[in-house]
Amino acid sequence: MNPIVARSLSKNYGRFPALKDLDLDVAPGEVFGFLGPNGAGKSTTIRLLLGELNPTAGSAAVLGADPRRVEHRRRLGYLPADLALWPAMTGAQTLAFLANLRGGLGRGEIESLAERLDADLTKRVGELSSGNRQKIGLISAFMHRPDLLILDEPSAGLDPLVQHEFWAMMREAADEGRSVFLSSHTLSEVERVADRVGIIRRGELIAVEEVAALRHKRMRHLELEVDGAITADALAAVDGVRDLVVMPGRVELNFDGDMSALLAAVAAVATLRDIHTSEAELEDIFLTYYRDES
Ligand SMILES: Nc1ncnc2c1ncn2[C@@H]1O[C@H](COP(=O)(O)OP(=O)(O)OP(=O)(O)O)[C@@H](O)[C@H]1O
Repeated sequence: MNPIVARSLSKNYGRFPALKDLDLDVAPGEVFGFLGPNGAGKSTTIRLLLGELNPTAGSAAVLGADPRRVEHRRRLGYLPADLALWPAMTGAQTLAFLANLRGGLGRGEIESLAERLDADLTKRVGELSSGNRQKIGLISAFMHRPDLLILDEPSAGLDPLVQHEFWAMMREAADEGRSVFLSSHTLSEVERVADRVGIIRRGELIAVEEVAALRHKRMRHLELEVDGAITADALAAVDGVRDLVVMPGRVELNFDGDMSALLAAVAAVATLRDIHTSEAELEDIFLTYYRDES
């Protein structure tokens, strides 16, 4: 049974369609990255999956049940984007309280997570920096070893070391057959931890890709130094040329076509002095998706 199943899931706020006809399956043992720019509909989707919002149309099943059913909450770990905790309670008190609500859990679990994330559980939550508060939220999402983790922009404010530990925690959960649904607007994070990535834009899921396949498709970024009158037209006609910038003596572009065709097009109009290639940022690939769809 897939822990997340959505069919034509849709949500309008008044007449504004924030989510349109979402079809989605997240498999057991999978980390699914849900990627999109601000306002794309990520939080709306997550709140539908949690039963906090009712769909305008369509349906979702989370851990095999209607998201509005409370019983399966114990098997779910959730980190909201706007985490609200009780400012006067310490981290330890907060987590003990939340653990009790879920019927209790081994104390060792909280302590080992706190150690991994370098979280201070002795301070009042209201006195913590936002990144340190986020750690408390992450511990509360992971501490009962849920079958499904739903995390809304979880890395906000975490420093790089902690971020790595958190990525490892997600990977371990998945390796144990549990699932993670991770929303993010940074591709580099999703690329590191996710098995598949779904891209959402203006309420529509516009692509779902295996991360490995995305890497395979990855574009090169090229910088060419040339002598001669090179024009954008001469290169734009070559298949696979994107983001072309032509300057006097220099051309920059992203490219996923046949390199010899490109070099022939350059050689036809100019002399190539030097060439520098690097991997295009995955961000660029996604921006390309966004552009192509708009
Ligand atoms: N309660 C609401 N009433 C009206 N419009 C809303 C409401 N909540 C969200 N929206 C709108 O729905 C769209 C999707 O919002 P959502 O919060 O789901 O996006 P998001 O992808 O999570 O964005 P971000 O990355 O900025 O958190 C936005 O245009 C937002 O303005």
